[in-house]
Amino acid sequence: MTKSEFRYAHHPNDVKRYTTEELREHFLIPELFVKDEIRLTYTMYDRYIAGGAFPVSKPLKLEAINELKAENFLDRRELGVINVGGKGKITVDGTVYEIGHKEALYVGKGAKEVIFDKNGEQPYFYINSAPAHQSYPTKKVTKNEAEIVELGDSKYSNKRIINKLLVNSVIETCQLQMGMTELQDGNVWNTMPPHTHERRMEVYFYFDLEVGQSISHFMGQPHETRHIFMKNHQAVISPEWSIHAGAGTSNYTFIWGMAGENLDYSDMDKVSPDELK
Ligand SMILES: O=C(O)C(=O)C[C@H](O)C(=O)CO
Ligand SMILES: [Zn+2]
Repeated sequence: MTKSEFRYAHHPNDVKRYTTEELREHFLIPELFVKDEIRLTYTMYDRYIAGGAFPVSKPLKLEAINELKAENFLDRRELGVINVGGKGKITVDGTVYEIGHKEALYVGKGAKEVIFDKNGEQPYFYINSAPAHQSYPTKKVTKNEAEIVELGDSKYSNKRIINKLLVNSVIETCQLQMGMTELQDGNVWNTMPPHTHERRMEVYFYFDLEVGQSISHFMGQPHETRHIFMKNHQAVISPEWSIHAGAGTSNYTFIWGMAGENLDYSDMDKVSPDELK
């Protein structure tokens, strides 16, 4: 079963007045993995979709949700999937792709049938999707094929490895970009110094966080920030005007996904930490 929830876009001046509860209601995606369901959130930020597929007792077919008014989910969209669990498989129009832990699959516009299933282990498929104008080949991408960037320094508690998986230096996409950032032991800050990119929105999904620990995710315009405390397997929507950074009470990994005006990962408006308010 494919279920969806809808989220509007926001003006930053309105968000200034949001309570903790309202911030969470509008930006946090609290539950992505529900037994034998595909759970999606459709946002008005670049019509981006984020969610999870969690096949436990049966395979799950990706259905066209109401918001799309389409026969098939991918009639006018592209899809990116990263498995954050055990071995799984994704069947696209009859072709089976075995997708292991931290492996990704890009599915191009026009695919008619996408089915998520287990492969001897319990996968957790994290899903992102954006509107697409052209059909590019469906392709599996492993960490070995990713573009790797080492960033940060233990001195600033932000040493991390960026695995660019579904980006234009690795595969062809219309507007979707996805990757995974792994914090190194003892390092807690992601995306610090932070940035905005008015050309693109972004969604962060946190995982590999120990039970009982938490991540404070920072959002908002650089001079007007707010935080949202997040648990393992939760996602957060970052508007194009917002920074997106986080500090964990322990180690974690996260997946970033974005869409919008260009495919230039490095197109960021950086902010110095001492400029934040
Ligand atoms: O740790 C980081 O820095 C990131 O992972 C940054 C994201 O990739 C991002 O925000 C890309 O725009
Ligand atoms: Zn970003």
